[in-house]
Amino acid sequence: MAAERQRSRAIDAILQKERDQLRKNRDPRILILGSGDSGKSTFIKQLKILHGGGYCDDERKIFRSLILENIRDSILSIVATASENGIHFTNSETKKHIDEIFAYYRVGTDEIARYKLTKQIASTIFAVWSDSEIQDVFKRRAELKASVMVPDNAQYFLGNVEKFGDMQYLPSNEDILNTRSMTTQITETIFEIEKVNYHFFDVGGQQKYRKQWTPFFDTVDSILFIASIASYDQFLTEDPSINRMVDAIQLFSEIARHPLLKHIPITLFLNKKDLFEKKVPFSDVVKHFPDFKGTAGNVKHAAKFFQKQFETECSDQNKQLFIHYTCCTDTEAMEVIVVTVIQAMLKKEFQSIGML
Ligand SMILES: Nc1nc2c(ncn2[C@@H]2O[C@H](COP(=O)(O)OP(=O)(O)OP(=O)(O)O)[C@@H](O)[C@H]2O)c(=O)[nH]1
Ligand SMILES: [Mg+2]
Repeated sequence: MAAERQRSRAIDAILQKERDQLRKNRDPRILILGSGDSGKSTFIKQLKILHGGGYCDDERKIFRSLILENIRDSILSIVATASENGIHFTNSETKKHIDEIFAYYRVGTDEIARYKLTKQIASTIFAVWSDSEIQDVFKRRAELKASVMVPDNAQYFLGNVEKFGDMQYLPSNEDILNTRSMTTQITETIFEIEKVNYHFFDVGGQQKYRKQWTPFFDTVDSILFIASIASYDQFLTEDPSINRMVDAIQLFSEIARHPLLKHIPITLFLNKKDLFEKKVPFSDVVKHFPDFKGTAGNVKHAAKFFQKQFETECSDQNKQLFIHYTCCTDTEAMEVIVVTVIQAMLKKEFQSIGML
């Protein structure tokens, strides 16, 4: 019996040595996981800006059409939310402008919205966005019923809409970071950071794309899990009956406990902290999380509460968990975080096998 145990331990040791050897001979691999719309692809864009040579003019031009789509989706979703909730606008100019916007997006529909935004329609959209009743709809969007959710980048693009009316305008880094386009396929991007080539895998976070993730678990060195902390009052695009934060915590739990990821460290970004700080004062946490005992409107209490929820799901003492509050659209803040994260999440792992 003892001999058998000894043999089994010896085999384990050989296998571990082989795995370590394999790691030693290849670049580190980081899998970026999390629910849809949490900021995974935005983090990759940020890495491209910080460590991948940035965006050339041709690439910037390509983002223009996506921005125009995001503008259209933003304004139409807010107007639709108002209409679904029986909210009528008192300002007759606003009513006229909304009719103009509908007419604009109706003619030739997508073609126009995708490739053109006239100066005139841009200022009409801006006028509607500036209306105090529209602003009120936007602020109360979480409590109003809506068949189409107002996107998180609505404030950014509608507040800046007039500059996109100029066809010559080339999108800035900030514009690019604020665009939204759902990921459907896993993509691998390599960035050289402090002389090491890191392979980042960006996945689609919506439910139907999650089955693509598992084949990558075998060979990954570290997990970066991104959750939107601002999502506590939102529902999944793919299933409006599920609260986004509940989904993120459950998903995190599955990842933290997954047998194939047993010794894999996790870095957790509690992302969109800028939106979180703005919404907590008027979107009550307790309405969506009845267990919340903190003071209503207190950002720190709310942040602590959500952080605890994630920590509880990763209670294994042998598992490393690093948590950061982030704003993935903020290049300056992310520059510091990227280096900290890279060093912390891979140092221990690779130190033990003599790679760093
Ligand atoms: N204000 C703000 N917006 C953010 C932040 N991080 C991401 N966003 C925006 O949130 C939206 C969704 O981000 P993505 O990076 O596309 O989300 P994703 O996790 O890749 O989503 P899927 O591809 O569907 O899994 C985009 O419009 C981003 O600009 C943040 O920290 N603050
Ligand atoms: Mg994505």
